[in-house]
Amino acid sequence: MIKLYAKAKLPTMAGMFDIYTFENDEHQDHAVLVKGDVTGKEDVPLRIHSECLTGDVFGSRRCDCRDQLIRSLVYLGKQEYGMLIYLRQEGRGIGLLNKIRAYSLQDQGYDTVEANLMLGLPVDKRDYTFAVEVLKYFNVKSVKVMTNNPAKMDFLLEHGIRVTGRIPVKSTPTPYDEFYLTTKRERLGHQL
Ligand SMILES: Nc1nc2c(ncn2[C@@H]2O[C@H](COP(=O)(O)OP(=O)(O)OP(=O)(O)O)[C@@H](O)[C@H]2O)c(=O)[nH]1
Repeated sequence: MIKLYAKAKLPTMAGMFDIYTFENDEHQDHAVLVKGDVTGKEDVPLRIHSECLTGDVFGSRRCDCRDQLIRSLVYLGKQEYGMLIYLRQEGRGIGLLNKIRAYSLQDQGYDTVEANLMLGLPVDKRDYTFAVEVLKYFNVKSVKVMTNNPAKMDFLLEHGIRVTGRIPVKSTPTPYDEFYLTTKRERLGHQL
């Protein structure tokens, strides 16, 4: 069971949230944004977002990460309650250094799956255990997951979380991320 470390108000561009950090977070840097009171609630809208420095912070168009992050925040900001769990697992868990190596291969024409494999790295090394612990901490009864990635929903279901729906997080494709989005759909099973 995770333990609360600190909680504070976080006024954002999408309205007022509370930000939580937890003691048992081995990275010490995951963040949980909560809108309203989610304790004991059913059908809690939930975004589990994996860190993408290039997209989330720099606005890179190579991926749809920032678009999804902003859309999720804006959506959650309009709800009575909801959560965004921001996991610091950059590059689908391979880290920034390796992600940029993978980008370099993608610049040569390989897709995002091939690039990871050529580097001897897993295609998706992410772990959502922390998110499961957070949901249990808040005694959330069931969630509606904001994602296009069925693997994320499967993970929650396999770890005892009741998933009552999926909220698609559509982004607007650009010439820069079209190939990436096609690869996500065709090779990673995303429902785009
Ligand atoms: N290794 C690698 N990671 C990437 C690449 N592009 C984006 N990422 C990372 O992918 C993660 C986001 O994963 P996505 O597959 O875009 O989306 P998802 O989280 O699985 O699914 P959604 O819930 O629909 O957003 C972030 O950690 C990004 O840093 C890439 O080309 N290579």
